Parts: sequence; structure tokens; C-alpha cells
Amino acid sequence: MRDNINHEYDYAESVSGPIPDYLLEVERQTYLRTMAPQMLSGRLQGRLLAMFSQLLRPHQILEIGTFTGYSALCLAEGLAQDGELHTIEGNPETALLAAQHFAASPFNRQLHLHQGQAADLLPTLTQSWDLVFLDGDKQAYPDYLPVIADQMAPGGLLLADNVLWDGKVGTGKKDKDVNALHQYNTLLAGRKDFEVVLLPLRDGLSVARKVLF
Ligand SMILES: C[S@@+](CC[C@H](N)C(=O)[O-])C[C@H]1O[C@@H](n2cnc3c(N)ncnc32)[C@H](O)[C@@H]1O
Repeated sequence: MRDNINHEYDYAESVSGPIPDYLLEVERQTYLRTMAPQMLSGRLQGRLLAMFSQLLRPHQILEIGTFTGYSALCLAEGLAQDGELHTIEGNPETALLAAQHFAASPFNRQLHLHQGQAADLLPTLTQSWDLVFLDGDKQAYPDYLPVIADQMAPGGLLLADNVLWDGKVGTGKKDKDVNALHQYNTLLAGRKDFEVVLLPLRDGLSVARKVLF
């Protein structure tokens, strides 16, 4: 079963795209220069993030968890001409790499990288978000949800990565990450102001649309 899934995933990746050259370089540099390159969103999820963003044409994007900038650059592909993307990264070393990758991209002018802890920086960013991508510390997802939900524009899209946590969420296995991710999924599903689809893509991608009232 796992072999089939890997084959399908590889096949899907091979016929999805195109992937811009600067993103291939971000991927290459991430594998060369970081200890945990598997944290990258990856090619297939990256194309999906870019596609969501292109469909939405957002003016304001928020990301928590920049790492080396791969997903931010995918999301930036759909930004409106006067749009901007704000991304928060806690690790100063990866933030530096992300800043270099942003500078080498066509979107540098529209990208704002905030280095620090998301819980401290989030209250300082008061834009009305059209698109949000949660990909930082998993245990904080349930705390971010009400803050971000309030700040989102009607019709906005809230994406959250790793919500199946290597298949452990929803199986009865328990640790702090699994519990927090299950809590996030449950809280989101219980909100009347969001429509939700959980995609079992990669490590689980939660897709939620803030309802227009
Ligand atoms: C899975 S990686 C992000 C991957 C990136 N979004 C991508 O797809 O290329 C998670 C990142 O979140 C950062 N992070 C974790 N906890 C954080 C926090 N409390 N505040 C800000 N960043 C945090 C980590 O340093 C790491 O770089």
C-alpha cells in the first residue's frame, strides 16, 4: 500500500508544474545548507499552494513558519500586484537563508520577513488576511486559530500543514503534537464561520474557507 502511495505521489509530482528555476534553487540550497530539509513543503504541495494563491489573488498573505522560504515563494506567485506577504520565522539562521532566497526571487519587494516568535509577532500584524498558511510550531495551532480567524477577510483561505502528523492524528496515539493537531482539526470543524476540507496530501493539509456572511 505504502509503495503504491509513493508511486502515485512521485507520478503526480512528475506531471505537475512547471516549477520556477529560483524555487528549484531554494530546494537545492535547503538540502545543502540545513539539517532538516524535509521540512520544505515539497514540489507537489508547493504547486498546490501556488494554485490556491493564483485562484484567490490575495492582497494580504500571512505565513507562520518560513523556514528557507519555499512555501512563501509559492504563495507569492498569486499575490495581487499591490499585494504583500508577511512571514514569521523563529530561527535566525533559517530566516537569513530565507532572506537570501527572497532577494533572488521576482517577489522580494512584496515579501516581509519577521524574525521572532510567532506568539510575540502575531499581535503586531493587524492586516486583514486573505490567505494564511500555518506551518510553525504544531502545539500552538489551537492558540493561533481564534486570533487568526478574527483577522481573516470573509472568503479568505486558512491553510495548515502537518495536520495528520505522519498518520498519527485520529488513530488514538497520543503525544503533545498529536493532541494539539487533533484539537486544531476539531476546533476548526466546529466553527460555523469556516468550511473545511482536510486533504490527506503528504503530512495532511487542512484547507478552510472563511464563510461570507
Ligand atoms: C515545517 S518548517 C516550515 C516550512 C516552510 N513553510 C516551507 O514549506 O518551506 C517550520 C518552521 O517554523 C519555525 N517555527 C517553529 N516554531 C516557531 C515559532 N514559535 N515562531 C516562529 N517560527 C517558528 C521553525 O523554525 C521552522 O523553520
